[in-house]
Amino acid sequence: MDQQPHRKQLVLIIDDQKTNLKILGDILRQDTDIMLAQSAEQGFRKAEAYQPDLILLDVLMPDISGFELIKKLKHNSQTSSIPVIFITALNDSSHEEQGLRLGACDYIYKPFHAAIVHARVRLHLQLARQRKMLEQLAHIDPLTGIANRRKYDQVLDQYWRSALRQHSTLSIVMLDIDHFKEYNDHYGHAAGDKVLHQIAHRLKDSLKRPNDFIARYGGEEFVLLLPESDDQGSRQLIEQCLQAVEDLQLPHDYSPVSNIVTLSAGGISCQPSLYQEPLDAIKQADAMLYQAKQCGKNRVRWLG
Ligand SMILES: Nc1nc2c(ncn2[C@@H]2O[C@H](COP(=O)(O)OP(=O)(O)OP(=O)(O)O)[C@@H](O)[C@H]2O)c(=O)[nH]1
Repeated sequence: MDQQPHRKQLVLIIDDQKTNLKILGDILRQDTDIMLAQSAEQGFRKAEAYQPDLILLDVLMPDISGFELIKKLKHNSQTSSIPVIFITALNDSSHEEQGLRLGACDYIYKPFHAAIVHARVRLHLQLARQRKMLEQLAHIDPLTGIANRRKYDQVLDQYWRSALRQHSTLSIVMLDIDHFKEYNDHYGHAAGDKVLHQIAHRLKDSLKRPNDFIARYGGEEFVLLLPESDDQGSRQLIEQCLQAVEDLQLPHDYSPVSNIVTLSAGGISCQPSLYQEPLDAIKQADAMLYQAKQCGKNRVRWLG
């Protein structure tokens, strides 16, 4: 979850008139971080790169109009959810209707009235913050605090497409706690929940790169996505993950494979192609996990 709820939010102001940029910047600077763009083109690039919390967008600009730019922003997955307020001198209800239909959340009219600019911007920033918090909550597994299956589906799609574009590898790993039913049966469900939480965090802390991703796949199963990681590197990392969980030394006197809680893992490194679905790769990783379980558990099985 976002651990910095009190950071200043970022507002991108896109207007071809320097004076407007200055006036709006001066009005808002005290409460927010400000980024300026003097053309639609530059504004679009900055929106994509910096993901501001709110965009103030002039309707009339010489290169591309604000109406055209908002269409572009709403069609781009990186920028589609950023709220946009139009800035306009056109005090005409048909324009306002058009802007709102294209996805703007509000209008601010020129000449600027500082108190109104403040109030509208504050309101939409507050809504943006609440929406982000809700989105984050919807993507977190409540028991372990790591990403849930829904988030995993999104990230898999994103990493798969990125690997396709860049012709790079993606490793997919499924991990499952060994004899967890016996654990629950003997130590109780609440103790089982605690183990799930500890393992989730130990695995998360064992990941090395910022884009390495972990989610609770369901029940006592976890999934890892490791972009740009080859067979050898991924497999090594997974061995380290299993070791890190063993190092927790969680007693499991009812496991036939060890006297502490252990994991089995199955994985593959693949280079996504147009002829392969992500689901095929998941099935292969799952088959590897099945093999690891069949071969005695507490081990890694890797395809290839
Ligand atoms: N405490 C707790 N247990 C869960 C949760 N989700 C699933 N489980 C338990 O995980 C256990 C999974 O049992 P099985 O699928 O038989 O797997 P296993 O006993 O680990 O056997 P192997 O995978 O073959 O080693 C069941 O007892 C589930 O109730 C949860 O959120 N909390």
